[in-house]
Amino acid sequence: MLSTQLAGVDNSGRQYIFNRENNRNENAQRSPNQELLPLTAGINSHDHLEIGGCDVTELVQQFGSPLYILDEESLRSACRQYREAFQNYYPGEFQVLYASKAWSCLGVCAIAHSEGLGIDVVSGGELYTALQAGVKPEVIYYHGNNKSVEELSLAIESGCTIVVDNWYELKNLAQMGQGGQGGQGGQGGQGGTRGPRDRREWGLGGEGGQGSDSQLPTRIMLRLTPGIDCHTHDYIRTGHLDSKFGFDPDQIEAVFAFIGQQPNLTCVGLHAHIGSQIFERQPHQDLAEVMVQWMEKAKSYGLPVTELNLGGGLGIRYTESDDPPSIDEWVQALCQAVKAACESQNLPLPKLLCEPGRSLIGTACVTAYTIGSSKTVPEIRTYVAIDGGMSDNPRPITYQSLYRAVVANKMSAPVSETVTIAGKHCESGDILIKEASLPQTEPGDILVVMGTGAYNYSMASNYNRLPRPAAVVVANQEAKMLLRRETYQDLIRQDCLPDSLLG
Ligand SMILES: Cc1ncc(COP(=O)(O)O)c(C=O)c1O
Ligand SMILES: N[C@@H](CCCC[NH3+])C(=O)O
Repeated sequence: MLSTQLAGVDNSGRQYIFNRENNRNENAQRSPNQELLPLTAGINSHDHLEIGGCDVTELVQQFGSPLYILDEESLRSACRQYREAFQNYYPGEFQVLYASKAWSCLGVCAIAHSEGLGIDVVSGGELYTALQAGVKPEVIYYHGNNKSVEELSLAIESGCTIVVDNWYELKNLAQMGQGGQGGQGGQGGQGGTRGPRDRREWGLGGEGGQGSDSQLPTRIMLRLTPGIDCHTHDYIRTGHLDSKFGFDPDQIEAVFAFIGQQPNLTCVGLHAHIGSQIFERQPHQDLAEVMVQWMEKAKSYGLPVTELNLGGGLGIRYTESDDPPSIDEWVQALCQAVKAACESQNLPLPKLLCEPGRSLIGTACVTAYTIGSSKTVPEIRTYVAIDGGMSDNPRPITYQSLYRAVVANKMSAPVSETVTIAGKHCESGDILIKEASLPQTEPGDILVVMGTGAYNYSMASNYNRLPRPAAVVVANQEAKMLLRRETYQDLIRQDCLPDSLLG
């Protein structure tokens, strides 16, 4: 098994990849978000990378390439660490949600739910996935800045909590009443639902919802834009004032007053999310203080607010220089800030929620690719091409994100070159890693890119008509299919070819 080392090259020039220097205490709990590789990563007697006891090169032989490999233990451990930290630091009720936008599929939702997590969804599709995975609607929270009437209607019927983002949505919900009727801007501008056939498809039955009691008002929370800044990429900051999400501070009191008049809505709490891949703790501590003040104000309008959701955002280690706090440290900071703010306002502790995505699943997964062609531009660089790219990992081209990689079939080979890992798309910017330090590579080698669990599969596309790769979940030397590889038939499944187009 691997010891705890940093990424890079060791004294003997070998690939030298693993994990956090200050985790040298064998008994210390390793926080998955601080590791480069999944917790169960190791090197086996063939000098191959193994994860969950499975040889990565054998997984590629069996399931094909590229392949997402999810380590069940890392995901479960991250879920448990969140819950244990709340148990240790928060004397009130709490609920951890998995932000399924990071990777929404049946298997991942089912694992998170089985560890006691609820699910944050942001579209009808994510809601459908969570429900189909068996997640109880009581622990599903539905976000989004432009939910359609059709989506709202299905959400009401499912019985989940709706996190209301803006006036348009609030007024639609107020009009919709029970059973999802009414509202502006539904299909064809008519409003209303998609009809009973679709409700049955959702497992909601013909009448009423699986989780909703038609006599009860719809449970909502309000998303506020707290005006708190944090240091992360501009595209993934959401809590600053110039954000498309949430009610601005100057609207909030009018919103509270409006909700107080709506018999079919009950506002159970407030929500804010300030951004993603954050390494500082202070912004969330400031957020806690601001939000507790808004809780007090909501109560003064007679709203029965008892829940406070402070979003997600804890960062992960993509490269050796990333240094995020552990899950335990982050939760502790959050809980202490909420407790202190409540004490100073003389408020009872709210039910505290958070909704991490990346820090639960990001480092639990790697992507294995097969190396193919290469090209050396003298005195400039060597491109080494793999059989995937921006379609299975759009983060480098979208956010200039950095990744690290190893060659899974040559784990102890000396690092001898710095190359540029290129994808196979018809796009010059399709570069996964600009400078990768690797041993000598050759066609057929298996390149493993680390930290691909979050916002990879969920943001994957079929650009250039590449089928999406398969994903497996590994544990105890066994690999199980999580997502089947798309086929060429899948690629044309939605295509229509009207007769008139045929010559
Ligand atoms: C509303 C909301 N909640 C939760 C998350 C999850 O964030 P992260 O994956 O950084 O934990 C996001 C993404 O930024 C989000 O927009
Ligand atoms: N997709 C972003 C994170 C956005 C989170 C959702 N608000 C990323 O890959 O880093």
